Amino acid sequence: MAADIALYERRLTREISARKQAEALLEQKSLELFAREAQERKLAELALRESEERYQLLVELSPDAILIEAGGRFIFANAAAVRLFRAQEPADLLGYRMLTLAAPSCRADVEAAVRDLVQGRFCPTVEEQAVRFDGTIVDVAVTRLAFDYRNKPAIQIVARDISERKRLETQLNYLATHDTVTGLPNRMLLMDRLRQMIMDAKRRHDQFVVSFIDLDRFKWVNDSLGHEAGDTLLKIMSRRMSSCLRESDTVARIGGDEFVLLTQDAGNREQTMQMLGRVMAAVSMPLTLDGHEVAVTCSLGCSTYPDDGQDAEALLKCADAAMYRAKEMGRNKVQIYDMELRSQTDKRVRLETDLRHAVERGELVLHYQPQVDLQDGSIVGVEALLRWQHPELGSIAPAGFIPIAEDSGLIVPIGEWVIHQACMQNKAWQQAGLPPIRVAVNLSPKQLSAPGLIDFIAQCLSTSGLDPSHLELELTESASMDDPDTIIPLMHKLKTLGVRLSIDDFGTGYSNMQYLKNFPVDSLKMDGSFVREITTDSRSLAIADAIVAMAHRLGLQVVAEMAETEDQVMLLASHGCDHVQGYYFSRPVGAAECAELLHAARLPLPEKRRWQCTVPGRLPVPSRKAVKVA
Ligand SMILES: Nc1nc2c(ncn2[C@@H]2O[C@H](COP(=O)(O)O[C@H]3[C@@H](O)[C@H](n4cnc5c(=O)[nH]c(N)nc54)O[C@@H]3COP(=O)(O)O)[C@@H](O)[C@H]2O)c(=O)[nH]1
Repeated sequence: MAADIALYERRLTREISARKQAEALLEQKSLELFAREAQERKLAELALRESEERYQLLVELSPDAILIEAGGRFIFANAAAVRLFRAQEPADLLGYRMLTLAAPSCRADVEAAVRDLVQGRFCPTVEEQAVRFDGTIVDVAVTRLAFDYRNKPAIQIVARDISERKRLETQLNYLATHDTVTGLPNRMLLMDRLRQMIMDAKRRHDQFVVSFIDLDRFKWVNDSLGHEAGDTLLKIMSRRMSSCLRESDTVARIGGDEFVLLTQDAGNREQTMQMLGRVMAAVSMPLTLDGHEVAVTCSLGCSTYPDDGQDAEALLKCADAAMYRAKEMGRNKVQIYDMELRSQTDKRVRLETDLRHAVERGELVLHYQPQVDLQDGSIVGVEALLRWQHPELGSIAPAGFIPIAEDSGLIVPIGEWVIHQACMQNKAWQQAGLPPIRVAVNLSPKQLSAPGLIDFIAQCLSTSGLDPSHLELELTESASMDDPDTIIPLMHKLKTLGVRLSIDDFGTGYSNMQYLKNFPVDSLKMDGSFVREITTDSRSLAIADAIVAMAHRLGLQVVAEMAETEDQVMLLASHGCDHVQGYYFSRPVGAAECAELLHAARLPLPEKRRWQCTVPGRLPVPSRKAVKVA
């Protein structure tokens, strides 16, 4: 029993000691935990304080205005807000309502945005206008966010000053929609207004007039008095036209010397005609430019909505067609779009539609006209001339469809077909054993500005296997001179392909000799108008003579076109012209017939070979008396 008690006491003592140890350990751990918690709390408080300070610093330093509205009043504003509203200090803004500082035109939107936020909806950033303390208006991009601020619902407003961006936008928009010389609306704004007028007129069952105006002697002013005088003239004309119209009407400048007027007609045709008469009279009043008295007239064509067209493009096309008719009638005229013009336009629209399918339907063919060397009658080349075999209208000459192809842009795919076909045909003649010659292809201005021309020609030469020196590209003189800064680099690129280049219709396009010197061309094609008169008009002969002399001095060959008679050919030869093309030798013929001519290799020269060459490369010039050939 005593042993049991002793055992029990020992166990109790052990247990008490263990418990004490446990309690001591627990206390120690509790103390450690408490200390750690206290430390962590301290760190968290520190972090929070730091974060708040950081946030406050960010808000203070933010370049955007930051304001907090609670209970319908601003309770906080940062320094940027003070700057934005042109206040003195943040306190100036406190107490104001968001709505009070919004521009009147934006207040409804601000109210709607606040309602959305209160109902828990997200509000995207919006562009608004705010009123500054000095009463001026500022453009701002505003973001609003609902949050709890010191346990109260609040709205944080971040506003960025976008007035500089808006100013630039307005400036760019003005530049994109106005002509820089006259300040008038340009084509883009005109089309916008025209479409708007159509919508209004449709709704109100109204009509209005579109007038197309072309100044008759603008090119002359530009060429003879210079571009500055040309610009002054345009400014004066735009002011004169505007002064004849009402505020609500539009005068636009859509091209060099092309203006368009949009005027309400209200069914009173007589009034409209009187107004157009006033415009013409105002334009034709004499003016002084650079000390020269100048009188410029205009040709005016007009169309009416809704009779002549339902859309902007149709109305402009009709007015343009009428203007061309006015020009044909002798300038300084008004032409109203009428039934006759309508049937012409319809025909043109039909041709354009058919022309779109002409290549794929195989309706285009090339004819070839020989170019003959005047020394020995050999055929040195042929010019490829396009013909359209229309299924119903029969063969159409280029004059009947090239202008349509030009206007519609179809000239680019059609021209590509011509280049490809001419290369393939020339190579086929060579493979058939015919003497190698060059084939000349006409390039229109639109083709010259189309991207990918160089690559396309290179591809045609490689597909056909034609030596580049057997392809000649004819560029018209006017196209070359219109934009020489673009054309000269293009010509150089074409020359790197190894092809020949010639200037077509030479003598008609006001050549600038400075540019001509820099054109990397091989020959000049003397315009047919000189050739036609060479035997009857000594001035035409003088020009032909000068063209030949100048070309030779520049190391270029001369091809005279449209030579029809023996006398013309003889005279051209005696004046040193190198090659001649024209009905005298052959009309343009199909590929098979041309092969026969090439087979013969030479065409007979005129019998009377009075002009027989005595000096190689330069033929003797006859006396002026020989001009009137019997
Ligand atoms: N961009 C392209 N333009 C082309 C292409 N094919 C032709 N054209 C252009 O059309 C113009 C008219 O061509 P066409 O009706 O074929 O007239 C040519 C000859 O047939 C004609 N000619 C030739 N010899 C005489 C003649 O002795 N008398 C006379 N009255 N007419 C004659 O002259 C035209 C040749 O012109 P040119 O090109 O200036 O050498 C034509 O001018 C081309 O511009 C084409 O594929 N693409």
